[in-house]
Amino acid sequence: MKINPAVTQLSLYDIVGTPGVAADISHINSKAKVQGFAGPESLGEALKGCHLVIIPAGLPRKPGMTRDDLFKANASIVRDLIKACGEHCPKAVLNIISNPVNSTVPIAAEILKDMGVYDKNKLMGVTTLDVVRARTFYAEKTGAPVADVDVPVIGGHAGQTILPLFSQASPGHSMPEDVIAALTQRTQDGGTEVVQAKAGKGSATLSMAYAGALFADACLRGLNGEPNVKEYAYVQSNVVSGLSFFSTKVKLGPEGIAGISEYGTLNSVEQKALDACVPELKSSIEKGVAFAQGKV
Ligand SMILES: NC(=O)C1=CN([C@@H]2O[C@H](COP(=O)(O)OP(=O)(O)OC[C@H]3O[C@@H](n4cnc5c(N)ncnc54)[C@H](O)[C@@H]3O)[C@@H](O)[C@H]2O)C=CC1
Ligand SMILES: O=C([O-])CC(=O)C(=O)O
Repeated sequence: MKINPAVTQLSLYDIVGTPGVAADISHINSKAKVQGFAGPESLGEALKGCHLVIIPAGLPRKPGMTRDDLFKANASIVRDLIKACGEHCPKAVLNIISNPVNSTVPIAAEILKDMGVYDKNKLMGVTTLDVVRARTFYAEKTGAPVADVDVPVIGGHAGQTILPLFSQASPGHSMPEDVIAALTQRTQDGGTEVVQAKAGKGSATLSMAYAGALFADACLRGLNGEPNVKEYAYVQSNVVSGLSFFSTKVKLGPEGIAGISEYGTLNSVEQKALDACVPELKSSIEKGVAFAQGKV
């Protein structure tokens, strides 16, 4: 299997240049071959025959910016890379990391539809870092070992659209509402916290490398036919009425997404938060679609 992990110099390094991560990937699939590319002229060659392409290309935020502020710069970068994927590896599983994920994934879908090669089961926005953060902060607060912790995170990948469901966390732990609110806020602001700390020198590159590797690893295990591989991802979905893309737990199989889970029972605070983020998600999706259709 040929993997083109991700596709930009720095980020490619961060994701697969990390020795542990590269070793993990080859352990999971002994036939896996890491394939980078040096520049746009070699992109087609690098993509040919790929089963998995991870796209983190694009500008990171600077302090004071929202992820949506990256739309102007990153929408066309993602559009062009997706066109190349549609041309050179139309059957590959595509992992989109570039922000704003809430819009770049719909952009990718429209571009692939226009090329006649869209497969909704092969396109995924990477929200794993939100899950990693929610798990870490919950473990810190409860004292549970982080490896044993599971916290669902649904919605999208920006501010209030990131919805950690601490009511469904395991191991279960009863916490006062203000503590849960603080954990939720910290999860939603995790990216901003790093952007501010890096003070203009980029965003959460290393933790994204970790999260990106976790998600890529899950995709590869699914492609290899391992049963019951499940991760959260922002995908075409009809789990929430009126939203064509949404993140819930998805099952990853030999053909990409093999199933999409519902999000279970929400408590009243979580339901309110979900209702509140629907308009933002809807508008981010529409913005991406309009861009891809050349309307903005
Ligand atoms: N989905 C998520 O959870 C996360 C998403 N991100 C997003 O990932 C993107 C990259 O962030 P970082 O790695 O921190 O930034 P970075 O600046 O470290 O790396 C970006 C890379 O993109 C490359 N690049 C720029 N334009 C390109 C093009 N047209 N074609 C190919 N490569 C191109 C640059 O050369 C650079 O190597 C940003 O949009 C950021 O917001 C970052 C962290 C988490
Ligand atoms: O916050 C950012 O700009 C990068 C990102 O998406 C994250 O770290 O979750």
